[in-house]
Amino acid sequence: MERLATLYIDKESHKFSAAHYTIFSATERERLHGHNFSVSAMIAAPMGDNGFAADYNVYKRRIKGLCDELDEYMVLPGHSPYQSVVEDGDNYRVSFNGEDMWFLRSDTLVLPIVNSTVEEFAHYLLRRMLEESAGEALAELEICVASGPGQKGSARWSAMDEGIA
Ligand SMILES: Nc1nc2c(c(=O)[nH]1)N=C([C@H](O)[C@H](O)COP(=O)(O)OP(=O)(O)OP(=O)(O)O)CN2
Repeated sequence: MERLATLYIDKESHKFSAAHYTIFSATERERLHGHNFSVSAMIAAPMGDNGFAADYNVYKRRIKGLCDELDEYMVLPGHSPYQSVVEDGDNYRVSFNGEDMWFLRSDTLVLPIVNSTVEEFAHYLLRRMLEESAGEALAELEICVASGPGQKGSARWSAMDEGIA
């Protein structure tokens, strides 16, 4: 029977500062504010003959790289059903509930997510990690994103069902 091992990566340096607002409905959203989001991971992989399952330094580098991509940006969901994001010169014009907001494009990331929530960030980062880990012998991968102490969301992939939860 194959032996699996689980690695946990929870580093203080795996974080990104981002501005966002959560959208609750077509008419209700938070005010613009920021968080120091932190990212951790659980990786399950088969044990190798050499006594390790996967080199966690490889995954640490990937997580750090993804955090750096998001660091110090205004993060907008590109797939929200409630707001539109349109390029307008150097800015993005964002329309929500009859109001327009402009954000400098160079300060802003429009991500393929439906809301700027910890769970959507977790799903986005999970997809990116799976892309970067393609072809590797992983059994499970879970990414957890916290917006502060005691509040976090996660997304999990399993090779058993090839599903994302
Ligand atoms: N399911 C989710 N619900 C909420 C999310 C989220 O990402 N997923 N995010 C928010 C807010 O953006 C954010 O968490 C603000 O939280 P808030 O509690 O108002 O402020 P703090 O982070 O400072 O937490 P304190 O408990 O007040 O210290 C809301 N819901």
